[in-house]
Amino acid sequence: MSDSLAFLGWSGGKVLVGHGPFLDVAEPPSSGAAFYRNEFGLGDPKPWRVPAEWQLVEPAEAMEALGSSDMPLISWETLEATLFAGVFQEITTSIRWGIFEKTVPVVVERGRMEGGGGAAFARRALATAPPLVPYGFLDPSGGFAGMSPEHLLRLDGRTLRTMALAGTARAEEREVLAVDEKEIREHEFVAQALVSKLGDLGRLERGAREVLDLGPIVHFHTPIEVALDRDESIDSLIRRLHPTPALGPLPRTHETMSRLQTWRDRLGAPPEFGAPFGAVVDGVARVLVAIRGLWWQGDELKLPAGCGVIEASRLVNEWRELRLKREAVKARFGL
Ligand SMILES: C=C(O[C@@H]1C=C(C(=O)O)C=C[C@H]1O)C(=O)O
Repeated sequence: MSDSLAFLGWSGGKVLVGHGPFLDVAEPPSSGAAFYRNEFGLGDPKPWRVPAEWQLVEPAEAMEALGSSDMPLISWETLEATLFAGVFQEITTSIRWGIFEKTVPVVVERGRMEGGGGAAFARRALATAPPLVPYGFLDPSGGFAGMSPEHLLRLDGRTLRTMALAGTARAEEREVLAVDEKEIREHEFVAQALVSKLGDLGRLERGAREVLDLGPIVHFHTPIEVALDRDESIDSLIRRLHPTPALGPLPRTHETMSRLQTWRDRLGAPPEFGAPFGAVVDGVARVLVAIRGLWWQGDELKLPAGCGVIEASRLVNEWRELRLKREAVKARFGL
């Protein structure tokens, strides 16, 4: 056994826990369990990680197995708006030139930890309740852990489920979100992109747009389900869907992806932030979008957050939305 560990909230209130060492492979196994971990650009040729041991357990049991280390003390650095303002300006220019309709820059708040955090963060993540789903990957040098509200996909046989999750407000602004044209437009970019990416795979049903409550923060949510005409591989579905315009550019081309990657790198986004993170158990797959989490390496901590930018977006509002998302993550981790 090694000290590496992965976990993912599963169906029936269980959590899938995998213990390393992990064997990295290109294809998911047809039986048993494997985790899917990749970077935002999906550049890893072997994204499936087969654990030496795995269990589907109650979250409390998984938390207990992580021990009882204290939460670390964190000194956060002040986040400067200058770098983001520069990127925002470049994005609005690109939108005006017609290169993008929408893209999603990522801002990173940094901190320094006193007293290692990995296991304590993972325990916190596991304490979450639906619709948030706990996820994480830890080894002795670093890792990430979070509670994501967003599924990239769930695949069981020929039933594919996904969602558009975009458009954000504070809980107190729930009523005004429901009629906010800019937020509706931002959401519809995502929902319609999903419908057009999946429409040729089978019979697609788009549910109604509704407001999803996540405590201090609310989002527009549209469920989408496809009865697939034929068996589809999980990897090809991930590639078809990721990144949706909730995290990626619209239109999604080699050029728009590489521009987004440059902005993400400049602002210091961790490679797996916003990437698919998931698992397969006996052929059933659940893949999240890795957001609302903490990333650490040694004593360095990162808290990334992204925001959808469209023509109608304004810098101050986006900056406020990024703070809202980070504060929600801090609150969930008790930081
Ligand atoms: C990028 C994030 O969230 C995504 C972006 C959203 C938006 O722009 O409204 C909403 C939910 C997520 O799809 C994040 O939490 O960092």
